[in-house]
Order: sequence, then structure tokens, then C-alpha cells
Amino acid sequence: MLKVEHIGIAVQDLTTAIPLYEKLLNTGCYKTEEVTSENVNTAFYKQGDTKIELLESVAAESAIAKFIAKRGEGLHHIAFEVEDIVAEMERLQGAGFTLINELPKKGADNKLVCFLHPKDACGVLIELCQEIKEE
Ligand SMILES: CC[C@@H](C(=O)O)C(=O)SCCNC(=O)CCNC(=O)[C@H](O)C(C)(C)COP(=O)(O)OP(=O)(O)OC[C@H]1O[C@@H](n2cnc3c(N)ncnc32)[C@H](O)[C@@H]1OP(=O)(O)O
Ligand SMILES: [Co+2]
Repeated sequence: MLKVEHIGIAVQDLTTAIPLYEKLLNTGCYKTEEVTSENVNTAFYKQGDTKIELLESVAAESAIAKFIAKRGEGLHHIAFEVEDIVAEMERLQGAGFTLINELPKKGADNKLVCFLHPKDACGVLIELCQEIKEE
């Protein structure tokens, strides 16, 4: 793992959460992006070498909607940047972690991502992400 790439926070409503986090972090949100495969809208803030990712659900069946219904708003996942996501997925599966997606998928902010089930990481949902480099 190279570093903590971002921390994901599930929010009810980006319209309220974006200015609140701008006030908290004393910096502007540098990007918003809809990720249709995950049924979410996201907003990003840079914090030193890492990022905060706010996630708002856009569909009742999304992971974020289910999470908020069960647990309310709050810390949702930690994302680690990796050099080679396929190699890291193989390593972690071999070490007994459950991959939620068997193949890397397109995430936000130009990344390939894979999730590890929270039951294998002391109740914390883990995201692996690798930057997509232009050929
Ligand atoms: C924007 C794209 C991307 C990026 O580029 O950064 C993202 O970050 S997308 C983020 C949203 N997407 C995901 O979270 C995808 C991965 N998650 C899942 O596939 C599911 O949420 C899950 C983890 C497999 C759980 O789904 P499911 O089993 O269908 O839902 P339940 O609600 O029944 O949960 C089962 C169990 O797991 C607990 N849980 C759920 N989410 C989390 C979480 N984020 N952290 C910790 N624990 C979580 C949930 O509370 C249930 O526990 P029990 O009630 O004790 O059974
Ligand atoms: Co994320």
C-alpha cells in the first residue's frame, strides 16, 4: 500500500455537506463527480497528501443509501492507493480477505478500485485504488 488515498464519508445531502466540510477544512471542494456504477455523487477535498471523499446516494439500492439507513451518516471507508491493483487483490485474497468485486472497476477521480469486505478488517470497509495512467 502506498498511502491513504482518501477517506470516504457517507452523507445524506451534498448540498448541505459541501459547505459544511468547506468550513471545517477551510478549503474548497475541488471536484464533484457522479459515479453511476455506484449510484453516488461525490465531492472531493485535498488534505495534505490525502483526500476526503463525500458520498451522497442517488438510488435507494446503493451501498451508501443502505449504510445511512442502517447506521446514519458517517465514516464509510478507507481507501489505500496501490501500485498494481490486480497484484494487490491477488495478495489480499491469498491472505484470506474477501474481495467484494472480483475485477477492478472504474471509481471516481480517475481510479480503478476494488473493495474488501468490512467483516475481514475489524468492521472497516477497505477500498484499494490505482490511478489510471494515460497510455
Ligand atoms: C465513488 C466510487 C468509489 C471511489 O472511487 O472512491 C467509492 O468510494 S464507492 C463507495 C460506495 N460503494 C461501496 O461501498 C461498494 C462496496 N460496498 C458493498 O458492496 C456493500 O456495501 C457491502 C459492504 C458488501 C455491504 O453490502 P450488503 O451486504 O448488501 O449490505 P448490508 O447493509 O446488509 O451490510 C452487511 C453488513 O455490513 C455492514 N456494513 C455495510 N457497509 C459497511 C461499511 N461501509 N463499513 C462497515 N460495515 C459496513 C452492515 O452494517 C452489515 O452489518 P451487520 O448489520 O452487522 O450485518
Ligand atoms: Co472511495
